[in-house]
Amino acid sequence: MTETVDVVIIGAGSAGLAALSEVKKRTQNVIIINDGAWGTTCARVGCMPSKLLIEAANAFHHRGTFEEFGIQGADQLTVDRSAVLRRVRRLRDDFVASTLKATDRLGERAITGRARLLGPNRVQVNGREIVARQIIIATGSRPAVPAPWRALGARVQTTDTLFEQTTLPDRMAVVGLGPLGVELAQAISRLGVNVAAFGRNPLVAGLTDPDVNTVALKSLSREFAIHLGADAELTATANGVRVSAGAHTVDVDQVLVALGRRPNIDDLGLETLGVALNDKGMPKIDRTTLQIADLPIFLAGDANAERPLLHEAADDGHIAGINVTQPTVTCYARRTSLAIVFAEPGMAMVGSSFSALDTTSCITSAVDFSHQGRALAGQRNTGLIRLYASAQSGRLLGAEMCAPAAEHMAHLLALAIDQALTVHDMLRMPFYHPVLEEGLRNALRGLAKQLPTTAGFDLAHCESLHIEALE
Ligand SMILES: Cc1cc2nc3c(=O)[nH]c(=O)nc-3n(C[C@H](O)[C@H](O)[C@H](O)COP(=O)(O)OP(=O)(O)OC[C@H]3O[C@@H](n4cnc5c(N)ncnc54)[C@H](O)[C@@H]3O)c2cc1C
Ligand SMILES: NC(=O)c1ccc[n+]([C@@H]2O[C@H](COP(=O)([O-])OP(=O)(O)OC[C@H]3O[C@@H](n4cnc5c(N)ncnc54)[C@H](O)[C@@H]3O)[C@@H](O)[C@H]2O)c1
Repeated sequence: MTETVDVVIIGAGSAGLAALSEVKKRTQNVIIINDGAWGTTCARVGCMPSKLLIEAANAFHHRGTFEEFGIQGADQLTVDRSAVLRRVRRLRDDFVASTLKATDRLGERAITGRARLLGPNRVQVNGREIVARQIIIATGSRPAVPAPWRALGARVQTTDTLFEQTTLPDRMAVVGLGPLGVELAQAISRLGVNVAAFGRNPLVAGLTDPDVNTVALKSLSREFAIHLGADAELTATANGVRVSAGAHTVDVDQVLVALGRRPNIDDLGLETLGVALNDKGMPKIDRTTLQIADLPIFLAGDANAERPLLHEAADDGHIAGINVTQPTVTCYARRTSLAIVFAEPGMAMVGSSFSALDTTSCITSAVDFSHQGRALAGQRNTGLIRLYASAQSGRLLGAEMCAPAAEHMAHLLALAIDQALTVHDMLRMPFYHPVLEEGLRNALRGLAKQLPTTAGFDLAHCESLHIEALE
């Protein structure tokens, strides 16, 4: 006999768990199905283990600044890569355990198995059929690995396997220099691995502003070799892998493949829904509701490939979770776009990217951190922030950066853009001294100079003193 439930959630990642939290406020008649290990991509193999590795790598790398500060003996320091990975897994396990609490009391309502749709209200799992009034698909994404590369076995790593290794080899290639490739290439290089990185695109880390990209590349290539502009090819050697791209060939022990992630929508039965699918098998969704057409089905998180980031996946889950339990579907405004790459200097994109700007109606300004007072004090004086604003309204539109404290600058700018602040509004705010944000203020002043003076009393038009020690 087939059972009927109010809601089936397919996928127990960040989106699925956020959806579950909303659904449970309104009905307990819910089933959540997860294929493979529970614990979410973020906590198990994504955001959290990668940041644990990066923190260790940065701590070791900073020994290079000690002598300049007057601290001796840094050349005696060594890193134990096995110990680094053991700590990554120990803390990772705690993060995973914290996510399991969300489902551990569900009993039979939490099913381990691969779900497949049989139609708009029908789900099959482990040979059992469930009829659902509403369905949320939150199946996430997986690393893209070209089929022939899989034959290279453990010589080819992805983020699904990297953190499980007992140690890191001495020579690694990183193929793909999006956010993930950049973060991990720098981290493993800082842990003493000889890294060669390969990217197809001349722009790295998801950046679209060529000036910021130039600064990022200059900074990263001081630490490891970067080869851009050609697709990498891999062939097995006696002890490892040969990576060839254009004129460059490198022999390494292992390759970390970071070519992007594919949404887990294949083999899901989306063709049974009777809606058009694009050439990637993806149905059209409304990003403000997450609904597929007018069906009782919602597609949330990385699975919809819209903005594959943790905070967006969680928002998607909340929206879908609320919408499946209400009589009518509600549209939700989405947040200002924000993406951060945890390299040093940090890289970030906020609001409109450079590539999406209408250059005929916007003004731009930049600040270089080479001589910024506080950055110099901390030996962090590398970086560039580029700001974009509307020439007509003076509203801040977006920013891209490769700069010290980028993760914090980016949040500040995201708050400003979200609140529709103008450049003058921002320059009315206090800036303490000496802080890195004084650099940001100089970029805002550069925009203010290009805008008409505002009426009334304010300090928005005060200019830089051009004295390093004072700003
Ligand atoms: C190395 C790395 C670092 C990252 N760093 C950051 C970061 O710093 N900041 C940030 O914002 N984002 C980061 N991300 C992205 C972020 O982790 C993802 O956007 C987020 O985890 C997606 O959550 P989700 O719920 O959509 O998918 P997931 O957490 O992947 O959950 C999907 C679940 O569905 C299951 N599933 C799949 N198919 C089926 C099926 N047919 N039936 C049942 N279950 C199924 C999967 O097994 C999985 O458990 C990173 C990602 C990676 C890989
Ligand atoms: N800090 C963060 O917020 C963070 C960190 C990591 C990942 N993520 C998320 O995870 C997702 C996946 O990240 P990603 O960096 O793996 O994917 P991505 O799609 O952003 O980047 C993949 C890169 O690989 C390159 N590439 C593709 N095929 C290639 C080939 N054959 N040879 C050389 N280069 C090739 C592409 O040009 C691209 O630059 C991103 O969409 C991002 O949102 C976020």
